Amino acid sequence: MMIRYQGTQRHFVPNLTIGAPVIESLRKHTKAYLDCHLMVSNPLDYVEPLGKAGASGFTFHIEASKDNWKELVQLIKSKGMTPGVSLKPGTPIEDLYPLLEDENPVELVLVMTVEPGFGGQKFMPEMMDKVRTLRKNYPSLDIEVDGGLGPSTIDMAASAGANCIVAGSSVFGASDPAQVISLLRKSVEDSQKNN
Ligand SMILES: O=C(CO)[C@H](O)[C@H](O)COP(=O)(O)O
Repeated sequence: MMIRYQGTQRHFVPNLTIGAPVIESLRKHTKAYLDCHLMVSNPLDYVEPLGKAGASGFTFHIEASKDNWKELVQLIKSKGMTPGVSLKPGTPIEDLYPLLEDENPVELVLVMTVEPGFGGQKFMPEMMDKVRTLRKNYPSLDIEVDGGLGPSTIDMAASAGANCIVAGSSVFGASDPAQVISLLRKSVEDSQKNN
């Protein structure tokens, strides 16, 4: 089980949420993997505070980090977090290859299946080509998908090769959230068994 923080300060996306204090509060009560997706234009500024607060994973956007991803990855690792990179629907996966092929590579790719910023949007099935290509080229990479995931879309993502699923509305809007989580998990596990 993973708990997810989404940071959106500094206008990479239009809405604003909260930061390291939330992670710090959560960390006092759980040993869970705290996965942080930084939808910000200045991710470097958040590495130190999130590391101190107890974050487990730190995923930045390639669109905001074209010039300093090497420095970012190094700093994220030095603070004991797992480095991940995310890409918006319009960004080609080729932009990520240098980060995956580097001697100090990112360890997770987050493929956005909606435009980042808001929950409750419609899943974009055409993003599955990115997931398939990544899975083919990087069999052991953690591939995360975010946006519109739920019982009706999970099989598309799982069979394409996604193994980390971000789900908001489908879980929090369900009468039985635990049942939805089990269903999402089962779909991923079944796909992994078949591949
Ligand atoms: O915030 C988001 C995009 O930035 C996500 O889409 C959100 O966290 C997941 O929500 P939902 O499952 O409702 O699409």
